[in-house]
Amino acid sequence: MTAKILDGAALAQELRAGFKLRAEALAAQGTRPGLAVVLVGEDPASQVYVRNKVNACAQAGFHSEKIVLPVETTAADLLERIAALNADPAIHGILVQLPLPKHIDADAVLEAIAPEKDVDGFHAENLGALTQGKPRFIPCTPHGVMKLLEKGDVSLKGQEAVVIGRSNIVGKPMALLLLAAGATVTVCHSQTRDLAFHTRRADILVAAVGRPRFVTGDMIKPGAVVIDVGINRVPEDQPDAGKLCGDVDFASAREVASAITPVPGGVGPMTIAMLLANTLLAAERVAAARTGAAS
Ligand SMILES: Nc1nc2c(c(=O)[nH]1)N[C@@H](CN(C=O)c1ccc(C(=O)N[C@@H](CCC(=O)O)C(=O)O)cc1)CN2
Repeated sequence: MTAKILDGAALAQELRAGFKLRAEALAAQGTRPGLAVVLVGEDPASQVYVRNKVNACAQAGFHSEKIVLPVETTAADLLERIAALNADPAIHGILVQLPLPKHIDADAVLEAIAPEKDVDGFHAENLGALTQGKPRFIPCTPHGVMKLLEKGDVSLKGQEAVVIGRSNIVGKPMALLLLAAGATVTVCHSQTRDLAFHTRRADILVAAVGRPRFVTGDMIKPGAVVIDVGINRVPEDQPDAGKLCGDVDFASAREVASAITPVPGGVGPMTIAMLLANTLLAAERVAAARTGAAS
């Protein structure tokens, strides 16, 4: 079997074209969606993601502000910046690029973002709402995965879903969304015994481990749908060293799976598309509140 490719780059483009139309309609009523992206330090990958987010905003007709702070920025300085963005009416969404430098408590920073501007969906209030099945903002990467599954006509009700990874950004919200869609969900992590026992039972396998080509074809159930959330560099001792790769060994996995996301071009572009979706939603809510309309 050679798996069908779940093309995130194409779906993201399609969605972004729709967001542009919605943004134009909103701007015509006096509200231009606005996103602030805050980057602390000079991590090269984060610089790429932030640049891509700002470019995506420009293409969709959103206002955006890129705030780049030196690595030695203190938590107090960063919190002051966030307070100013919370109060800025031109900004509907605030995103602090992760990871932050080690001397800054990321949880405290994420909690300082006004929940109604938390377009990452990482604030405890928003993660709590998601847990209760009443999401305000769905975290971008898992949201993008759900859109890819929907586009690929992957049915989830009663299916066995296995998520490898338990981060607040991907693993936990991913598990909640799959659960809400009717899947039976297992979350595996670094302390899971016999990981392959679990992965081989998965009808839908989501890999968010952060280890290059970690999930190999022999760990996958024939016909499973494989979602690769990883973005890694191929290690020096492997073919294509230095290139981007996922957490899944694409070459062996595609021979076993029925559908698979590539890296690059799979989940990554969907993360940025869903950030635009959340920012638009935040702006639409503000506009609706101003005009007294329900949202
Ligand atoms: N505040 C946040 N920080 C981080 C998040 C997040 O959702 N919010 N997620 C990741 C990184 N990330 C977004 O910030 C992200 C990663 C990858 C891509 C992407 O489009 N990848 C491309 C390849 C890009 C490249 O050339 O490197 C692909 O997969 O095709 C977008 C966003 C951690 N931090």
